[in-house]
Amino acid sequence: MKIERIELQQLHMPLRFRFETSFGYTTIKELILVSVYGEGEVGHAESVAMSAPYYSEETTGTAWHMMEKFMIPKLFSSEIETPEDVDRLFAPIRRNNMAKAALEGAIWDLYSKQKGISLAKALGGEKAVIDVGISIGIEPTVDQVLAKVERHLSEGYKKIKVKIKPGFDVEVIRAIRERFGEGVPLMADANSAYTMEHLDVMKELDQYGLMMIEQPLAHDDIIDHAKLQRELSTPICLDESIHNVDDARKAIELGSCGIINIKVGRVGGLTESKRIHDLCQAHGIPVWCGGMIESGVGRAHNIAITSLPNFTIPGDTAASSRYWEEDIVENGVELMAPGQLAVPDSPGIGYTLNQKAIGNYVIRTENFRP
Ligand SMILES: O=C(O)CCC(=O)C1=CC=C[C@@H](O)[C@@H]1C(=O)O
Ligand SMILES: [Mg+2]
Repeated sequence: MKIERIELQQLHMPLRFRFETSFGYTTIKELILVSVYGEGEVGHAESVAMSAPYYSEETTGTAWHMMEKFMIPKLFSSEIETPEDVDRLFAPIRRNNMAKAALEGAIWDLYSKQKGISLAKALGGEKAVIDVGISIGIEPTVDQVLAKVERHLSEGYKKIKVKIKPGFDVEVIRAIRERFGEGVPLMADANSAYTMEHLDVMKELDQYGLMMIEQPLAHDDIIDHAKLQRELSTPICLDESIHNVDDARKAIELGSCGIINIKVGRVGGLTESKRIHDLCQAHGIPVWCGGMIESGVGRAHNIAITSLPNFTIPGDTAASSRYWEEDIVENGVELMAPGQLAVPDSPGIGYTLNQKAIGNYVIRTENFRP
């Protein structure tokens, strides 16, 4: 694969609503749109790093710096035959996974287009349709969470994730169960807001038949999560703690979790996502695709990876129109049926960029050539 040009565009996309988690809130999503040009085709992906280092250590600024100063020069000075070569090329660079994933994902899209196959097929996925869920942030009141749950259940979403934090947890979960019953596929995401001191709260949550409790403890822990998992019947799902397939192997060996949330950006790309998927499949650990409030480009990548067979739990890949007045892909990523998205079978990610929308959001563009 001959790479002729790489374009980085920093976009600021205003959200339709304020999205709050235990570590803060977002009203404007920053992202870096990466476009890799070669042999008449162009591949696209996005860096999901956020504007501040509160989900992980990466930010838009660190991702741009790492791509510009280290990763793009490596790509221009190396032979890339397949996207897996990118994963090997970037291995000596420590962490900075979201920057790696953005370039690697764009090259996966470019590769798929050059081969004339969908990204899903290039990854080995066979699903034509995926079930999806939705992630609801922390709201000022429980009633406001209930109103969002009601709306999104009416849209058919197959999993309802609510954010929790100390002081906003048992009450909101109990209210959802009382209002909507035991049948709602419900989970809670704590984003590392708790410690083992909160064991009583975790045991209370354990009585509500949750599908999982996501990342209750420290963002870089698998030891205490194993101790907590032994105390709960509800599966723990790890998100922030899992940066690569070795973390996943160790967490499975220790019994730290029963489910893993795969985020392509967090683990450094689609190749590593496949490795984690395959490892979890071999150990009977179901996975699902987490979200990072992506534009339609990132959503398209999430749809493609979710087409793999062990993605058996609906992911956080909700429709574009939930987040954006205008997405940066034509027509946005929209439900084809209640709680379901189609897996594109056209070459690559299967979505065309909306250049007018990009022009409205872009605040910085740079092109790099060998
Ligand atoms: O993209 C979506 O709709 C899901 C967003 C979401 O739940 C998250 C995004 C980024 C960090 C966290 O706040 C949270 C998560 O941990 O999954
Ligand atoms: Mg999470």
